[in-house]
Amino acid sequence: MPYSPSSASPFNRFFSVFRYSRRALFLVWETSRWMMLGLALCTLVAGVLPAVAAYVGQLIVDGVLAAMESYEAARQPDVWVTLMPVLGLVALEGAIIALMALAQRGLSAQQSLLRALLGQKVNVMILEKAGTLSLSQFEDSELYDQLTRARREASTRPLALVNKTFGLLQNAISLGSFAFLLVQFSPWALLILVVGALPVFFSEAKFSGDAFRLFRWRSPQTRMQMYLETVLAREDSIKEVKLFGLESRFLQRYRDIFHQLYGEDRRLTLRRESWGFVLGLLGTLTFYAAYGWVVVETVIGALTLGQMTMYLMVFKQGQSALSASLTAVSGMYEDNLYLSNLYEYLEQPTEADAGHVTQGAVQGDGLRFEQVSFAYPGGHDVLHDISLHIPPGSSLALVGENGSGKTTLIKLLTRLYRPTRGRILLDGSDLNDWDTQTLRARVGVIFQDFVRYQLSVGENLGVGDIAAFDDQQRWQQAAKDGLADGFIARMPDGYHTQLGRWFKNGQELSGGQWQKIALSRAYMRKEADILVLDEPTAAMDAAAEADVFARFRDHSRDKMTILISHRFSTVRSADHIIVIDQGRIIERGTHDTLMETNGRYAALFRLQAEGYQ
Ligand SMILES: Nc1ncnc2c1ncn2[C@@H]1O[C@H](COP(=O)(O)OP(=O)(O)OP(=O)(O)O)[C@@H](O)[C@H]1O
Repeated sequence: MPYSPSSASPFNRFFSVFRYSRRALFLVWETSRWMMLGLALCTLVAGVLPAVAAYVGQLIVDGVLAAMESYEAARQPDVWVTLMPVLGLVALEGAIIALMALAQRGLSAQQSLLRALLGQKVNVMILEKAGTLSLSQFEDSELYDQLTRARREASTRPLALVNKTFGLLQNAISLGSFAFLLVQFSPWALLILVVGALPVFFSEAKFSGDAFRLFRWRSPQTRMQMYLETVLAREDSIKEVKLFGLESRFLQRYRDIFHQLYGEDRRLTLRRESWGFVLGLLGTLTFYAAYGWVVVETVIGALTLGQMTMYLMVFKQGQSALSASLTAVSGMYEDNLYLSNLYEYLEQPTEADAGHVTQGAVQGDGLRFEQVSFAYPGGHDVLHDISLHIPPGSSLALVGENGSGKTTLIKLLTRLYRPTRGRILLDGSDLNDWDTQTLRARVGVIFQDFVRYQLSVGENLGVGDIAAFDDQQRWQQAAKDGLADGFIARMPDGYHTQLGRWFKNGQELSGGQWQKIALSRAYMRKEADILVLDEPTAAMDAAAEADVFARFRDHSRDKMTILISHRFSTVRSADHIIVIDQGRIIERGTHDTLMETNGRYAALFRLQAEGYQ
């Protein structure tokens, strides 16, 4: 269940602080056992030594007083004999302090190394999880917020939680040892120390909760800010931003969001710090009260000078250890809230990995849609009652106005989404029952918004078949099939030319050239027997387009092909043409039969043909 701080009682809320510490510790343990053990050891050493140092301090002061007395009392004092014990103690104190410094350095060295390792590990976990999410989960803005929040602080929070857990442990050990010394003075002194620090703790815990709720509540605004940053500073959008003169408008929106967020931050920070100051005064007050008390006890002879020094030191350090512990606890509360967000994201249910079918029940049957309807999550139906059949070796063209549902149909066919009603069969078996790997290997798709990877030309082709990612011969063959080999040969480093503008010496391609790259990518998928091209030639010149389709027909003789295009010249040769309007099939047939019917297809065809006359 997601962690909801507001619904818990203050008592439960306090203990829930430790809820994710166990998981954070486990995460660190998995990251590096040795460093975790090293951290534990250094924590222990750094925790015990301050009390030991205070105790040795008392022995030194009392030793000095005793040495002074015996020096004065002796007739012929032997300086060395008198001084040796005290100097020995001073040396011991020096050694303890050196050891404390070593433990502190050890802690900070291991913390900074762990921060790097842990940040990487958590980021990889987040990205691995992202790979298992379905497309509809990605499009869910709440989940996307969770993902953004998780990524933003991935490298710092888990370690911060572990550091604080260890810090708390260290301070608790110190406090335990101080308490041991202090109780011998008076149990009341101990109580005073604790009571003085509590108010600060409660206020810190409350404000940390507020801070997190603020952080969570406003993540859509933060996301808008990130988006504006991207639009204003990325080469792919800057062209339009400049020409439309959008800079100042977008920058203003960016500033407005900042000021709104800053205002909230300022209010919270001021409240947090003022309360912290007022309540912190209570701590100072108790310290000086205890100071006075110890002074009085020393003056009336109940304490030695050494004990007075020790108690004052114990008080001072005890108080700072206590307030450090309490700050750690409230900080842990904040880190825990962050981790609750991380784990909520990591524990998002992923769709059970479909089925295990690797061979269809009716082999060679091809693809069938049976009364398929579909609505995007939270939306209304965008496809209604679609039935169609594509046997192997035949081609289907989808025609329809913008937004009629063509791409959506392809998303269903590739199982990026699942039908809301009806079913899709591949070789007689429900698409949902197919083994994911087998299905992916059988389908080659180029979407209209294909990705322009900022990688080398060859790799941009290689992504089409991950098994042949580095296979240069396959790149060349695919580029030839996709008519990209001509311009690739003219590039400075051929297939090793870096594409895009993000990296040094990157070459930008024209829209049509990119489309040829995408097309070649589809040809990398040698095993695929279902080829889908969603507007593959929109940016190509007429000659290139004609070539592309001639070649496409050669390549796809025994395959199932689906083509989406607004150009009727490319559509007309398909074996079967389907006209979609507002998610419904309104006409179907071959080019000739559809022209005879003289319906929507014929009208649109003539309209386009007239345009060329
Ligand atoms: N991810 C999505 N979430 C919600 N609705 C969507 C999503 N993608 C598309 N739609 C809606 O589904 C409908 C069909 O869109 P689709 O992309 O399938 O159309 P299309 O026929 O491919 O259009 P075009 O010719 O412009 O590419 C549209 O009304 C669109 O608003």
